[in-house]
Amino acid sequence: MCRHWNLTRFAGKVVEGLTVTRAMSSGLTGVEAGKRAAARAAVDNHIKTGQAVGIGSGSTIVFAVERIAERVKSEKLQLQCVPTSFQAKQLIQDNNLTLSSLETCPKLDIAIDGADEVDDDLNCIKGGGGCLTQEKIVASCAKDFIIIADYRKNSGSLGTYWTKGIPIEVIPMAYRPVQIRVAAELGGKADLRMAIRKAGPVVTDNGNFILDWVAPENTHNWEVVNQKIKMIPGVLETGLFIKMARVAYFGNEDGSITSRTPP
Ligand SMILES: O=C(CO)[C@H](O)[C@H](O)COP(=O)(O)O
Repeated sequence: MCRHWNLTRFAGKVVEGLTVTRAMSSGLTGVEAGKRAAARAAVDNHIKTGQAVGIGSGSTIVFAVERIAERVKSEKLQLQCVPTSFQAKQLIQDNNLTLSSLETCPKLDIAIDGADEVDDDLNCIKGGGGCLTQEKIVASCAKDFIIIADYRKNSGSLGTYWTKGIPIEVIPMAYRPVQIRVAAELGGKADLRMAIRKAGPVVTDNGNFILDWVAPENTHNWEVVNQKIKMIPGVLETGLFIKMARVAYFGNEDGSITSRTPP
């Protein structure tokens, strides 16, 4: 189901109107305005006092955490926040939110996170920022997994706009055999993600490497593909989030929001 809220309709509800007003008065334009609008709408529509909340990683989640912090202050919300990365942990702490963990809160009410691409069924590619494993664990512990993204991520099928490949987190000593097996069993090419401003590969928060697998163009059954990759020894997790998201909010350049639920 697809809903497109234009500014007028969005401003029709008090909370949503606030979101739009602030998005417009933030001075942000284009993609950044879209990220902010999507993040604020998700927080305003889904966060309630008493919840345990999974906090995603990336640039869009920054706007969500800012909005959560505003609401905690103004509405005295009681929340437990569980991070999906080192970045998310810092965001929670920097915004004076209550930092928790899956040890203390193994069952979450909600998890909010960004995505690199989202298809018609709300299957996602995630891991552009290398945090896919903890993101998937946290999302799997949440009753509702909510995606926030700008309009560039709103796609009919995976691999259309996100052409950097499917991130795969691998145990370092296995990276080469996994590269070879992925290419042999599924085609395409899996490149070791290299660091910028550090010699050598990207090292994840879990001390592992990332392969970015560019799939052959005729790849469609992502659920089967995900299962096949996960069966290769040395693979920790993939950035394919299949049938996990309950709703996705996409912020458009004009500050409006398109929300989608699975068909
Ligand atoms: O999966 C992720 C990190 O591993 C991010 O959520 C994803 O890359 C989207 O990031 P952004 O909000 O910066 O577009």
